Amino acid sequence: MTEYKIALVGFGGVNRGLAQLIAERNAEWKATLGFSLKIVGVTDLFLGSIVAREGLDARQLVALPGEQGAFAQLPGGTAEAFNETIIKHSGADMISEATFTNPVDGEPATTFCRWALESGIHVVTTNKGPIALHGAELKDVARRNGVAFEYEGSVMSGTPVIRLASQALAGADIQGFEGILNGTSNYVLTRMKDGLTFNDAVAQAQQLGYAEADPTADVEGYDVRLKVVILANELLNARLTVSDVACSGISSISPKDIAQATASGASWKLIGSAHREADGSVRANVEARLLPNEHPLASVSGALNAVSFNTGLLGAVTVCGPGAGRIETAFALLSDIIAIHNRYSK
Ligand SMILES: NC(=O)C1=CN([C@@H]2O[C@H](COP(=O)(O)OP(=O)(O)OC[C@H]3O[C@@H](n4cnc5c(N)ncnc54)[C@H](O)[C@@H]3O)[C@@H](O)[C@H]2O)C=CC1
Ligand SMILES: N[C@@H](CC=O)C(=O)O
Repeated sequence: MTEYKIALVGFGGVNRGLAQLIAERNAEWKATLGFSLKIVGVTDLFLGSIVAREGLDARQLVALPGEQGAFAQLPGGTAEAFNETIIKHSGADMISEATFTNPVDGEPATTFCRWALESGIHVVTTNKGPIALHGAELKDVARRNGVAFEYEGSVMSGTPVIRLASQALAGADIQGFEGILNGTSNYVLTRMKDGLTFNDAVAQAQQLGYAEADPTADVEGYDVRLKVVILANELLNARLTVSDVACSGISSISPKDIAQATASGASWKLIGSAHREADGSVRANVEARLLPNEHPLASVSGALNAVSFNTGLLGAVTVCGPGAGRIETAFALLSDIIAIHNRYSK
């Protein structure tokens, strides 16, 4: 039976969710998945850091108050975030990187991933910045160092779209996709339909753990733009950068627009899409669209997401599931760890 030593980088909603899954399910995983996880270090800019090669109590970590420097309250903990030490020297086999997504340059998360990969440590991450902005480089670093760089949760959180499309649909000739790829904006549009104001709906999405540290990224489409770049580069072999993707969001949609849409049997949705042109190039964009209620994406509501892959062999293949949420996204990290286990333990 394998025991993986894992270090958690960033200890907000998602990595706390992973710690909770470990606290509740590690024993079961031994029997069902053939491995267990031992948390050997945690580091967070706000909370500080802690390292214990013999393993930390996941339940105690989950119960840690969200106060500045809180790790100093635990034996061996400190109020300072010793990111580099935890990543390189905690004895971890893998890191779970879940710091904030920086849509401009992907830092400092990209550096965290590079430190780990160059040290021969696997990386699982839900952070969209490093993949959308530096994915090719990081994959190359991983390959050269014989370790994995996995990021299933970067698109549609726990709903397995990247692996499904790149593995199960390999050979189906994916020509493009369109989807609702942001939980927060979809939640906001849904709640506005129920009569909530835009600001109140955003505040609720923050409380529920769906929103980015700066929710502007959710409502202005920047988060979807990163996801479109990730999917297009992964599945359409494109080499898109964020500047190739025209992008607008939902912040200009008023309660009146929502009411008019409802009255006319339609719904506003923030759609990210990409398709291959006849000349082989890939075009992508992000925009709010008014979908008639008969459209397959129109009924996808709340923090649910859905993406429709347009394939040459099967026609449209649509996947729907959670697009955000702490435990939902922590599950994606688990699925990455399972993929690593299946690849490296044989
Ligand atoms: N919450 C969700 O539903 C989903 C989140 N994601 C992505 O997962 C990542 C984590 O998300 P959440 O846990 O919800 O965010 P969060 O905002 O709750 O937690 C992020 C944590 O990272 C820490 N942090 C920020 N900069 C740091 C640094 N330089 N060094 C160490 N720690 C640092 C913060 O103090 C915070 O505790 C983000 O990149 C997000 O975009 C992806 C899919 C879904
Ligand atoms: N803020 C994002 C989280 C997942 O990527 C969203 O709401 O979809």
